[in-house]
Amino acid sequence: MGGGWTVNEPLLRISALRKAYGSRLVLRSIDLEVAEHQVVCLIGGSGSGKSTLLRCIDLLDVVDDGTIHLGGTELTDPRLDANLARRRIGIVFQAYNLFPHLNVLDNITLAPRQVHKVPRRQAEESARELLARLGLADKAHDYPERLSGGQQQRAAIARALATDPQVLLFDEITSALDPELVGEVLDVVTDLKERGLTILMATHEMGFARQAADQVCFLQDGVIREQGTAEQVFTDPRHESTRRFLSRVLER
Ligand SMILES: Nc1ncnc2c1ncn2[C@@H]1O[C@H](COP(=O)(O)OP(=O)(O)OP(=O)(O)O)[C@@H](O)[C@H]1O
Repeated sequence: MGGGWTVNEPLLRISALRKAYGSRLVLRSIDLEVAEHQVVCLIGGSGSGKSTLLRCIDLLDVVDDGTIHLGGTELTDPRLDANLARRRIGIVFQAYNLFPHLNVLDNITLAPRQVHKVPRRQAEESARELLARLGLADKAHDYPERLSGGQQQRAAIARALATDPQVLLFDEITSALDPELVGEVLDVVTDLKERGLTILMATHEMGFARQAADQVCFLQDGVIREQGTAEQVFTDPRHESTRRFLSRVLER
């Protein structure tokens, strides 16, 4: 592990990543780099492999081949303690993944207190700061079921932030929301970008990707067909498959 880590290295580096479920090859040979403070959006049709890629990075799925480096650490090193490594990553899924039996404050302080051994007072103080920043200051003692979908996703983002991760992975975090709630969650992502967080997100929100992403990756059948700045991919896609995908989703 480690070694060769210089300030010029991207924060997250994925090389020749391959993942199959049984005989179905889902990620073929993924190369992707995310620099510190960048927002990278993964776009692509249903089943193209976006979620699988994020799950591999968070070590929820075991890769078949290739490497993932975060900072100086190879996450794919079989000797690595996955639970330790995962603490450096914050992930939020499409479906609200708050613990239903805990109020918002306890959801957010759970990992800092139990995993990072942060004293309760300190964990709660930090959680309240996060809640205030995400517009949820008055929701600390509410249970998830009392929150709207947008509020639940914002609380889930607060929970992901509570352990101060090096990188945030967002897996279609607005896909399950009513359309009128999408904006409030994307505004939070924009705020995190402005604060310099590093974010890799799978999204179907093309307008957001175009406006907020530093890099956009178009996935198709487990391959990155095209990668470039948002401006380049959206205004001048190099590949016919990107062009077809964009014209299909943008005309909806
Ligand atoms: N646990 C699993 N076992 C078997 N096949 C799986 C599993 N998870 C995903 N797949 C398959 O892998 C392929 C890629 O799925 P994935 O969820 O990564 O796509 P996606 O791009 O995120 O799609 P969507 O935009 O619909 O969420 C799909 O064909 C899916 O059916």
